[in-house]
Amino acid sequence: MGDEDWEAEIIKPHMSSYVPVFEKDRYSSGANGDTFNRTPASSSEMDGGPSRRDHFMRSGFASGRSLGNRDAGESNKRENTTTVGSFGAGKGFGNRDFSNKFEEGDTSGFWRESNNDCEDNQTRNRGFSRRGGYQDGNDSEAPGASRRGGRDSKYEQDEGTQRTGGLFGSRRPALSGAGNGDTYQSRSCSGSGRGGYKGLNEEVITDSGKNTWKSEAEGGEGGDVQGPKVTYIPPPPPEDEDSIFAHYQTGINFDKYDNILVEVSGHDAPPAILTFEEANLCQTLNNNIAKAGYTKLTPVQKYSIPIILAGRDLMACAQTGSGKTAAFLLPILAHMMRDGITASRFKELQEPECIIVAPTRELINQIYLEARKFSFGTCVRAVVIYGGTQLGHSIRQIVQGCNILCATPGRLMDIISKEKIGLRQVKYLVLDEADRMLDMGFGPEMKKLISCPGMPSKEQRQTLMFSATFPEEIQKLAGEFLKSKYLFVAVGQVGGACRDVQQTILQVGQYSKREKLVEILRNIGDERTMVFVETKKKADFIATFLCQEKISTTSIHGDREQREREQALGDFRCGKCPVLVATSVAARGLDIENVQHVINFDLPSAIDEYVHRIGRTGRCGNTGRAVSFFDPESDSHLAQPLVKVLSDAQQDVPAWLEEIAFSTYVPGFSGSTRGSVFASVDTRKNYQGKSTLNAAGFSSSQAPNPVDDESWD
Ligand SMILES: Nc1ncnc2c1ncn2[C@@H]1O[C@H](COP(=O)(O)OP(=O)(O)OP(=O)(O)O)[C@@H](O)[C@H]1O
Repeated sequence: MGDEDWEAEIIKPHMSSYVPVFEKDRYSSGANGDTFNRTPASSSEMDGGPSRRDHFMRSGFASGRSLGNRDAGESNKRENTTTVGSFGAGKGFGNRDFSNKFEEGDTSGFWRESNNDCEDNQTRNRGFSRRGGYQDGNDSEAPGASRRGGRDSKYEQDEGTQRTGGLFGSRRPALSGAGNGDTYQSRSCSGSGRGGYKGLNEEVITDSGKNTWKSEAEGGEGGDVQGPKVTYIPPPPPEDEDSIFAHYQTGINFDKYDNILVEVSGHDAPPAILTFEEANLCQTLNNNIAKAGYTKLTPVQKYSIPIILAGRDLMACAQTGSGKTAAFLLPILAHMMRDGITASRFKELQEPECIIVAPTRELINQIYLEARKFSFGTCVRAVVIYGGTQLGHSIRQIVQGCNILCATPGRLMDIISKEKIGLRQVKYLVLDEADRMLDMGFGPEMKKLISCPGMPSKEQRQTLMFSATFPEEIQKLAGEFLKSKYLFVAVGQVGGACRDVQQTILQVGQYSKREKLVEILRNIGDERTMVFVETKKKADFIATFLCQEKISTTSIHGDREQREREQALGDFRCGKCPVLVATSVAARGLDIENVQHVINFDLPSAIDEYVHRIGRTGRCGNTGRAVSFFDPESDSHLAQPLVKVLSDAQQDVPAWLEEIAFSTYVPGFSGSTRGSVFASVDTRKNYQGKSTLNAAGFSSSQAPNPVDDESWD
């Protein structure tokens, strides 16, 4: 596709953005209007037989997977197996012996599944080689998969499990409405809803090959993969002031933020501020802060705002949900206002002053909404662009004017290659979830970004990195992006879990997980719950299973089209679907009101991912609960880091977990499973000027009420 061929995207017909609807009548086998709890009429139906498969194909579940007889493991134990019809043709899970993995019959190998469900480039980079070559029945190509490879293989078997009942106490019974012909439940039941384009390679297929940034992963993939063009145009966010400033309440533990220890390292760090007034922001910004309901700074804001206002580079690590987004947006906006930024106008080539990158589409969209909120009433224009949406739409947004560009890496590089964005004016480069942005998935893309023609050198721009986790080796990589005298702010334990989240680890064997999940969800009632699983397939499977169990569920993962992902998030946010089954694509950054529970149906392979996942609850001083199913067969490598994270957060550590940790003891271990360690501090060896303060700005020795970990919760 030529440079300007994005226009063609606009006029070409939309390929596949159908949101699947499970039609109740087609599945009703009983008279009660129950949508999902079906007993298959025949084995052919169990196999995803013709009628059902046909239906799903017509319904747009077209990329070829069948969940027919997905309950295989249970099926030889229970007569009345619930089934959901096929999710399309091609890949079949149908009627498998449960000793097999999910078996794929996809002869094209085109939509090869990755275990590692990350966003845009991450998936592209890692996943490319997988796409070309299908390995029959083997879903373990993703990094780390070999370790976990056995998990699916016995997916449906049962095994001895320690159970803990009534974990959350008794709440409401299963979802009201479910099973009463609640078509919403039917509609929102996950399914993969593929129907075609994977939504990960859109930049590739719209590119002519001119894009020099895509040589490794994308270029190769682009050469092999031709998919339909992405035509999805996300609906514009609401424009009314109430919606822009809608926010949720801080929680009972918000004030306890003041007690947490903060360590600032690096030369000549400016002092922390204690109030918004001390930041000396302009009136419009102050108004916006007030309208957003912010009255008090969080620790990361107290330290980061003056550092950024002083023009310093920053690496900041603070626990999930503690306000890192405003910590970088507010001082950047303040600078822009102070510098007398002029309204950007329609131009074919826009030159934003600020670029913010984040690893997932939903997260970057959220950051954009925050930028829009805080810049309300100013002439600063924020724009968001991300994969899975029509490229032409992204370009149209940009050419109208762009001061702050919020982007996922793949789409950003694409737009730069199309010369719609020039980098000469960039003064601020922000990497949110910076450890992810610098790891092997996105790191190469980020390096390309900073060496793009026109991008000011690190001496000429201000680079800001934020995350809740910063493994040591990532900190080392970050040096390439930051001025040598960058400051490092650590709020609490670097990489530590938020202490407002009550963590519970249950020993649950692979084949008892679903039963346990249903038990927990029934106790929870309709409180919002995110259920994390390790693979995209399993996300589909578990979401479908929960729908069958009459628990209104939706799902989000990298194989769903962007429209479906946004719909799923919307349904979850507004409470229509109180359960969201997700892969790691939703682990970081998402700030959703009232998520009271996180369930790790599968534990992630790395402990930092665990910290981010459970951080979807217990945000902004609110409390939350996280339950994780620990399968000793596959999760033993996590025992040691889990014990550390639990004890650092002053959570109960089960004796059995300590035993496993002891038996799998790795000398020298201090936190992560990536061969890295959780740095407890700045990993630079020779910095000076380190000071440990509590968040109220007192050094720990002078603090009127010295605090330590104990006082945190
Ligand atoms: N000073 C404040 N007062 C009140 N609410 C705040 C304040 N700062 C941030 N918030 C709110 O707290 C929530 C969490 O903030 P944010 O998403 O920036 O957290 P985060 O630290 O980036 O989390 P994560 O590590 O998960 O990305 C948001 O709803 C945000 O609006």
